[in-house]
Amino acid sequence: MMNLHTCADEAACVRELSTAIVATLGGAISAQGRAGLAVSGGRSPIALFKELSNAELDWPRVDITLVDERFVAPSDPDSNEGLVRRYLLQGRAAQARFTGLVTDPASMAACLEQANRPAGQLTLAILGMGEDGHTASLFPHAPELPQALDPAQALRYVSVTPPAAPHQRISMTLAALLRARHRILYIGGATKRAVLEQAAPARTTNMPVSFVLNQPGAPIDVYWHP
Ligand SMILES: O=C1O[C@H](COP(=O)(O)O)[C@@H](O)[C@H](O)[C@H]1O
Repeated sequence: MMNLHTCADEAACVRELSTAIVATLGGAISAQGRAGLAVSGGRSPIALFKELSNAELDWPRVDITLVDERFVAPSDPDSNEGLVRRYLLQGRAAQARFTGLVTDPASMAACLEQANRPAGQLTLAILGMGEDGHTASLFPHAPELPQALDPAQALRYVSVTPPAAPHQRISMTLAALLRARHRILYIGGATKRAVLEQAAPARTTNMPVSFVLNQPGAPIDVYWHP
């Protein structure tokens, strides 16, 4: 179920989110010794990454990975890993341990094998959303969507072919997102708010984000700014 936080503007959302994220990760570090954070790419999280990179946190005890990735080399301008390296893994957060998803740009199979190796429970997944209703790289009408949305899916990551967006993708599966201890969806603008309103009432494969918004046992905090 979703818990909506409406912020006055992007700066207010970034401040509120940064405080909440630091508290969540800090709590996991106190309880378990380490915290696991999976972040999204795209344009939306840049200001948040900048703010977080300077936050006071025991960053050497934080394991950061990606919710999804475009199948391009990390040096490619479209790489989510590149974005995270430029904006999040800076300042204090440069001490975090980062694991990317494109570990072999020549082989999707090798990347998936690496990405699906056993790992501890994720503390927090920070999701974004496209105006087409995708989240992570769970794109509407992608041929792999049934396996990616299968609630019994044991894999954490699968390959996804977006019908109308560039690059083959590697995406966290719905089952893995729901196994994370906490989920946040961070979006901005009137168009995405309208998509959220459409997706919130019921699950539909036309808007895969609806599957993370409608899970009674796995609540999600949605942060939105105009
Ligand atoms: O392709 C992607 O898009 C979504 C949304 O991106 P934005 O630029 O509209 O914020 C993002 O959450 C995802 O990680 C990315 O791969």
